[in-house]
Amino acid sequence: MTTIIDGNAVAEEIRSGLTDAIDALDDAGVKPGLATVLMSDDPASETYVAMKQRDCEEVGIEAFDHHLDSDTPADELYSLVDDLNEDDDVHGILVQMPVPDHVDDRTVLRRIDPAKDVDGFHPENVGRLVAGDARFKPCTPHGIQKLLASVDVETEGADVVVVGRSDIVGKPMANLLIQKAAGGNATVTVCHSRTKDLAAKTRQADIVIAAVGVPELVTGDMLSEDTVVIDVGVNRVDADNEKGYELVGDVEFDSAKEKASAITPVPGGVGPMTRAMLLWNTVKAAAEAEDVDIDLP
Ligand SMILES: Nc1nc(=O)c2c([nH]1)NC[C@@H]1CN(c3ccc(C(=O)N[C@@H](CCC(=O)O)C(=O)O)cc3)C=[N+]21
Repeated sequence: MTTIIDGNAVAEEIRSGLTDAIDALDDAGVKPGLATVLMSDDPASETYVAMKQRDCEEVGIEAFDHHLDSDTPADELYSLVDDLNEDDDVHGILVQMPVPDHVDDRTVLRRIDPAKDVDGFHPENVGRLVAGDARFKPCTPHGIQKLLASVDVETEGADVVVVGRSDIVGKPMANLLIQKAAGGNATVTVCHSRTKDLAAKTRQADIVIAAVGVPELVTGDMLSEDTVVIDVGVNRVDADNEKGYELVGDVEFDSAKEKASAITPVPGGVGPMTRAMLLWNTVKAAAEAEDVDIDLP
């Protein structure tokens, strides 16, 4: 029997655990605040940001929403970030990626106060994570750690293959997994577009984490029996339905399910966890900024 890992259910548990921490903040007169900045008219980005705002409302985080037209001069984005850095009601800042080509994303990420960098993308926070002293774990890798724990999958001593080397998923995921400090203790192989024989690598894995953004790249024949499969892909592919698209992962679900001992679906797997861990980081940021002791789920 293959376990289908229910990301919506685990995310709901995280959110309900967070409400205790948010109550404790409330007792101290603190309401956590998250500012989202969307500089794009891409419908997928708009959907994600809208979902994040709804999540905030549900748990009692104040959402401050900023939408800039995609032709706004870069300086206006930078000065908005400066203002948010100065705003004491804002504990977390998320600039939705990707930003338009005329904006340098590295400049934006460096501009965010590292103490408010709830994505964990600022170089100071990347450095701390690599050094084994993470302040904010990036939301997707952190969510994947929680998903694995929810089904009692141990990473210690496991052979893990991470497919994808992005700054926001592959690299931080691999880093957390090799670390003793972060509870990983796994043997990690990071694969990417120049990997010679991907299937040979994935076939020797106990856990495969697919985060490349290529629809259904990982298929069942590339997996051994009883592999744990985590699918990070959220690819919109054209479909004959009223939306005009459907969401497809980086894993071919039906064939992979036949081999896997546990697998995350798309949608309803990693995506909801990414959003839940954003709330988690925001609550942590608020507690640290306001010097309140809380327990996090
Ligand atoms: N600064 C920044 N931080 C991010 O964390 C960030 C970003 N930029 N840019 C884009 C990616 C993508 N991302 C997703 C989060 C949740 C879902 C999610 O909740 N997906 C739902 C379905 C969503 C739908 O229905 O379209 C699911 O998988 O069940 C998807 C994708 C965060 N990202």
